[in-house]
Formats: sequence, structure tokens, C-alpha cells
Amino acid sequence: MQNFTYTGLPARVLFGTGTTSLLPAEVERLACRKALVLTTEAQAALGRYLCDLLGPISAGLFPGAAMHTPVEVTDAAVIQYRDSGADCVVSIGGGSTIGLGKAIALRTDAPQIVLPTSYAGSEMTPIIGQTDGGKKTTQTTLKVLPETVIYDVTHTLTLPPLMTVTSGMNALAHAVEALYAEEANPVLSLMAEDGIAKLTEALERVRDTPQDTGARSDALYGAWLCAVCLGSGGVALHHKLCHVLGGSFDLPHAETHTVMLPHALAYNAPAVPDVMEALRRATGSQTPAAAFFDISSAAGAPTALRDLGMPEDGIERAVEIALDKPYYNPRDVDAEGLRSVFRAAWQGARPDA
Ligand SMILES: NC(=O)c1ccc[n+]([C@@H]2O[C@H](COP(=O)([O-])OP(=O)(O)OC[C@H]3O[C@@H](n4cnc5c(N)ncnc54)[C@H](O)[C@@H]3O)[C@@H](O)[C@H]2O)c1
Ligand SMILES: O=C(O)CCC(=O)CC(=O)O
Repeated sequence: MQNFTYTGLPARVLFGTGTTSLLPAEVERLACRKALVLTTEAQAALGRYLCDLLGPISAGLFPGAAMHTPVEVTDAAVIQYRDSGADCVVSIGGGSTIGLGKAIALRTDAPQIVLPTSYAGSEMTPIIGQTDGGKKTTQTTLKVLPETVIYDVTHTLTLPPLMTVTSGMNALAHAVEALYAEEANPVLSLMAEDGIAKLTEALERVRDTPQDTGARSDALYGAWLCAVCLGSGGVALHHKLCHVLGGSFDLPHAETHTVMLPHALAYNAPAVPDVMEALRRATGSQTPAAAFFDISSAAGAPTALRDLGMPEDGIERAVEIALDKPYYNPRDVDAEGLRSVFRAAWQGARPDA
């Protein structure tokens, strides 16, 4: 076996159906007295439900979380956090709400309890992205790693069909890149392969029966394993390209991951034969990049950058930005290679890798 480094991150994880009822006990377990609940506006009703569940240990609701963690929103939330006498936050929602909880923790050291309702995976990572004056910057610090994560399958039953697939692709991308990132190691590879297997299989079942708790449970379990891969492992070309497209072309996060994953993987395939073999086992397909494309296409999820509003003449600028400060990648990256990846993704061509 080759030498490797494995970094495990601390986290308490409660997984199941109906696990939300454990929330008050988890607040007390952290020796906290009052929790401020965070949601987006769209999920405010869920936040009010948690406030009722917390009863006397609720410090109220901040229902203003927004995509990409704008600092103005964080400033307002920190004021409410301090004024309310809260000493911890409870974030219930997708990556945007979890990002707000992390931003509050960064500024106040507030312990975080997170109830994820999408598959994006932020709950298991020490990564925070924030937007100030239209510019998004990302940092990695253990200060933002949530203390406790309560996965409750019930909250994923409401995920709309398209977001189920795009958010699932966001999760799959974390595990795929963990298999060939610079930080790849055999322990994370176990989680990555199983996460991809569980999630791809469950996404197909959820497509046919969205209210099937068993399928939703497998999907959330797979997404958790993929999230661990992002938190403890590394990323490569795919995440770099998504961050370029999100940051410089304002393309939507999960949809961009959905479109790019088959193409970034097809580009890297010749350099990572062992990883492709693992992905064949996990997806049950001889062409895993095409299998990801097919899952999205069958669900009516976007498969082309042009359908996300990316201008064709933006490809050259995207190539230039992606070549500036590149991430580690198992296959050499040059302008011509990137052009071919972006062109295929812009057109929505089905890869055959
Ligand atoms: N820091 C990290 O490690 C990390 C990892 C992944 C994503 N992210 C960030 O997370 C953000 C994207 O997160 P996202 O894709 O989860 O989207 P999101 O959190 O923005 O959610 C999109 C919308 O769907 C709603 N929603 C979420 N779950 C729902 C459910 N079960 N039922 C009904 N509606 C629901 C939300 O309230 C919101 O209105 C991006 O800003 C991305 O950069 C961060
Ligand atoms: O928190 C962020 O915005 C950066 C990390 C991230 O978005 C991971 C991903 O690309 O899914």
C-alpha cells in the first residue's frame, strides 16, 4: 500500500427518521441555554416548528439566510444572535442556511447544531464561502465546523424533484473528486465509493417515488458519506471549474455541479484508471461519466451550460480564470483541454467515458 495521510474531523452525527425530536437534548448536551434558529425565508415555517419544539430554550428565529452567505445578512443575524441572549445556533436547511450558521460561528464562536435538508454537504466541512460587495471568498477553518449534525430523513421528503437530483450531483462530485484528489486515501475512498453507490441508486428510486422514506434514507446516508469526503478530503478540476462558473458567471451552484461533473470526470478518466474502476463498481455502469449525465437527463435536470445562462463567448474568459491559481488535478490542465471541457459542457454533449 502507498503511504497516505488521513485527517478525521470531529463531529457528532445523529441519523434517522424523526431524529428532530432529539434537538432539545442536543442543545443541553452542548451545555447551551438558548438557541437561535436559522432558515431561509422559504423554510421559515420549519424554523417556527423548531422554535416550538425548543420551547423555553428557543431564542427565536432568523429566517433570512441567502445563497452565498452575503455579509450584510450575517451582520444582521449576529446582531439578533447577541440581542436574543442565544449561546448557540440551530441551522435547518440547505447549504445557504448552514453557511449562515458557520458565518455566525466564525464571528462569535457559537456552537452549531445543523439539520441538513439538502444533499450539498456543507454540514460536514470546515469550509465557508462568503460574499462581500459581490465578491465570494472561501476559507477553511475548524472554527466553522458544526459540533452536531442531526440528519432527519423527514425533512428531505419536501426536496423538489429537480433539486433532489442537482443537489445529489453536488454531493456525488465531492466523493468523485475525493477519489483522485491529492489528499486521497484508502479510508475516504471506502466512504466515497459507498456514498456514490448508495446515492446514485437511491436517486433513481426517489425519481419514481419521491415520498419513499427508504429511498430518501439511502439518499441522505449516501450524501452524508459524500459530505465527509469534502470535509476530510480534497477537490480537483471539477470543483475549480464550478467555482469559476459560480463566482465569475453567477451560475447556480447545484445546477453547475450537475452539468460539469460528467465532463470534468471524462477529462480526468485517462489519468485515473483505478478510480474509473471504482466508479464502475459504484454506479454499475461501464461509463460512469455518462451514467451521471443520464441520471440528470432522465430527471429533466440541466445538462448544458447554455441552459444555465452561460454565454458561449464566455468560454475563453472561463478558461483564463480557471488557469489562474489552478487546483491540484491528476491530469495536466492546459488551455486547449479546458476549452474542450467547457465546450462539451456548454453544448450538453453526452460523454462516453
Ligand atoms: N461550505 C461548504 O462546504 C459547502 C458545500 C456545499 C455547498 N455549499 C454552499 O451551499 C449553497 C448551496 O446550497 P444548496 O444547494 O443546499 O441550496 P440552498 O441552501 O440555497 O437551498 C435552495 C433553496 O431550497 C430550499 N430548500 C432546501 N432544502 C429544502 C427542502 N428539503 N425542501 C424544500 N425546500 C428546500 C432552501 O430553503 C432554498 O430556498 C451554495 O452557496 C454553496 O456554495 C457550501
Ligand atoms: O462554501 C462555499 O461556498 C465553498 C465550498 C463549496 O461550495 C463546495 C462546493 O463546490 O460544493
